[in-house]
Amino acid sequence: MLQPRLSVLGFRSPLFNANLFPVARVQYYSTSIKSFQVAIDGPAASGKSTTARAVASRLGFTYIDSGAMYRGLTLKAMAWNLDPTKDAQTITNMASQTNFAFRTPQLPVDQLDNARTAITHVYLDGVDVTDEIRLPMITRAVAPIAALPSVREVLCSKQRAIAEGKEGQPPPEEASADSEYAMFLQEKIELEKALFTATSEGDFAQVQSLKDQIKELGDLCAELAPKDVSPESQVPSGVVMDGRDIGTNVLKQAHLKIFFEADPLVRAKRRLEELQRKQSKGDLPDLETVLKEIEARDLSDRTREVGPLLKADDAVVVDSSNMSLEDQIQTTEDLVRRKMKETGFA
Ligand SMILES: Nc1ncnc2c1ncn2[C@@H]1O[C@H](COP(=O)(O)OP(=O)(O)O)[C@@H](O)[C@H]1O
Ligand SMILES: Nc1ccn([C@H]2C[C@H](O)[C@@H](COP(=O)(O)OP(=O)(O)O)O2)c(=O)n1
Repeated sequence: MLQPRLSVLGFRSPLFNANLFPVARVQYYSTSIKSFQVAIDGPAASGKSTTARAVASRLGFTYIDSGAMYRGLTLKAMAWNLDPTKDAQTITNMASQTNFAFRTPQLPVDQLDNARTAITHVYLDGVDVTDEIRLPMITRAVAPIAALPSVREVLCSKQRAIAEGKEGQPPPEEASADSEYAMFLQEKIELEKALFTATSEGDFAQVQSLKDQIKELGDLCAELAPKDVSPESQVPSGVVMDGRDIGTNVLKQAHLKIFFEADPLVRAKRRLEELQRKQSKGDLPDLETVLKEIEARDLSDRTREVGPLLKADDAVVVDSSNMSLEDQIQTTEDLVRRKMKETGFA
């Protein structure tokens, strides 16, 4: 029996409690595409997520951050002390039973500062894990999990389902949280955050009490969850998904595929500037370290056997080494608008 050494963030949710061990069920979805699909791939810090989010926001499209799903799964696997070299099947089952969802708050995206600082909230089983999945320990641990073929099969299938609006609905926003369901869900999320703290502090009496309360609230939420939402009404008008294998595998039939390139040193400088914006100077790595990390991740992303980082034959290459972020966003938006006209979407 698998005993979680560290239990954090929603592992007692009804979805997660269902069964940890059955063989993963992989669902495939119809290839009739109803919304306009944009696939963006490229190496780390090439500007994928910032550009994809801004363009999606300008066009009223849904933004799907596939890397966040690999990061989220890594968070769960680490919490259960699972080892990708020994526990691939359990991690795969975990992937298939996790509900991944995103919410990108709408901001005036013509303001570049908003494009730079906007965040997409990432939910695992309704729990907001936006900050946790960006922790350095997750960045270091994600590659071996993202390299597991069975995990990729499940997550790629989920990415297609989210693109088609069949999965990935975020929990109700706090502002509109006036239903009983939303109130209980919010309370559960708060308790799960408290569980994360209690677990990391080793307060095991508190951990047990919180787990019991979370289980009760989880059961209540499962009963009260809205069940009559028509999947048809959730099909987005368009989606922008970014990652490493979106054009080559996940959305092979995307209307537009873009591959971002940028010189490794330029990418390292951008990543360092981002870290400077986010954290205090004392904890900052130097440029050489960031560059080495980027090059190591490039190598593992490009050389893994399944779903490697690859340009699709029909992808448009945008090298942003000498482009400002504004130019990169505008170039991408222009490409999307042109392709929408050509394909009769606009
Ligand atoms: N063309 C650009 N010029 C300057 N900064 C950029 C450019 N593209 C991205 N950035 C910045 O570089 C950092 C990494 O970009 P990000 O979108 O997170 O990359 P990725 O999703 O490919 O890892 C972010 O801080 C972003 O604001
Ligand atoms: N479609 C994808 C997306 C990300 N991955 C892997 C590659 C990265 O090591 C991790 C995290 O991806 P993410 O895009 O969040 O990482 P960076 O923003 O580039 O630091 O997941 C993948 O294998 N396939």
